[in-house]
Amino acid sequence: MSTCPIDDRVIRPIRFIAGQCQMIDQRLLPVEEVWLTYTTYQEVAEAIRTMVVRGAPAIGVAAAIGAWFGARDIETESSWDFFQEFEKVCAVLAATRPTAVNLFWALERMKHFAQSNLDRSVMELKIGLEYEALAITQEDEKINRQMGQQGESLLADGARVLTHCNAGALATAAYGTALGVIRAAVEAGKKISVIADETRPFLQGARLTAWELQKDNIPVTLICDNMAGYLMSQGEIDCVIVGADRIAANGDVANKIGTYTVAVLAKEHNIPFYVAAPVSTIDLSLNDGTQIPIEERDGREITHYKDLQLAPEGITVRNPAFDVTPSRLITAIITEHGVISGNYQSGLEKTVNQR
Ligand SMILES: CSC[C@@H](O)[C@@H](O)C(=O)COP(=O)(O)O
Repeated sequence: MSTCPIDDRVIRPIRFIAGQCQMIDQRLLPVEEVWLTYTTYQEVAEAIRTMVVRGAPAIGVAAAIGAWFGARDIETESSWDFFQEFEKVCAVLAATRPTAVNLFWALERMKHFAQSNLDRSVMELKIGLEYEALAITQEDEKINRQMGQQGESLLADGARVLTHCNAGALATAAYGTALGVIRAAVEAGKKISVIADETRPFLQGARLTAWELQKDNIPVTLICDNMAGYLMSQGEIDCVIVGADRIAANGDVANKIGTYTVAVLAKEHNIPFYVAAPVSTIDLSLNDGTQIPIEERDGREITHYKDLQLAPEGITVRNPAFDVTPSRLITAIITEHGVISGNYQSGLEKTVNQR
């Protein structure tokens, strides 16, 4: 791993060029903008696990690139042996984070390509996998722009929009999901202002959403997570829009911890609650949100901020990184293929099968 100079004109957190992958270290934003260079699948797995790269679509993109690094380094002449080794590479990448289904979706797509082309030479498989990883990266930006077009009409001119965590360019290849819808509304000429929850404990709202919206000159006001209810009660929030890490077949949505609280508050105040996510986030194999695996992270994220101790030594801590918002609290789910509301089960099935 090494560092390289930054390009701060367009927010694309992952660059896949010349057989290398460069990722902006999201743990250091907004204070430092440091790019790290990766060339092996083990390094990419570590970057996903330690949240150098985070956000559901972005970790799918990173995993696909990591899988290609692994493929590139497999030394065998036999396509079958190659595939056996490639499955082991994908298993290492899959073991990094459990909740965002985009990670598994991207790895399945890479494995599917290899498995359905076992009649080709190992060299051809390696070239094909590089193209597949590149396609996953490029398609993500296109999908987010389509999602923005599908969802922007839900945001009225002058809307004050609350968002939680970071579902922006940094969480994707570019443009973002929830923030992509906001960007599309701004590009359509609307005056939109954003209220960003800071999103304890990893502070994706304070560090990342605030950083990227400020960079794009979209008005943003930062609040602590526990202020959302007060602002809603004062009529200062017109709608909520968030991203998703996994959507079950019945429309239940796993997203960053605290999303469920915001959805309950929005219901109480009759404020529309929207979810923006690509089709790759929909997991029809799970009937409902109770089946979504929820990542528990190190308690140190709560007891400390970097090296600063915030809580008593030895305190018992829970740190679930995601929660599940039941579909009954969701006004609509925005995908690249359209906006779903009402009967999520049939709407999601139709949307997935439209691919
Ligand atoms: C477009 S990203 C949607 C979600 O992935 C995002 O809201 C989120 O929960 C990210 O969690 P993180 O733990 O930062 O990977």
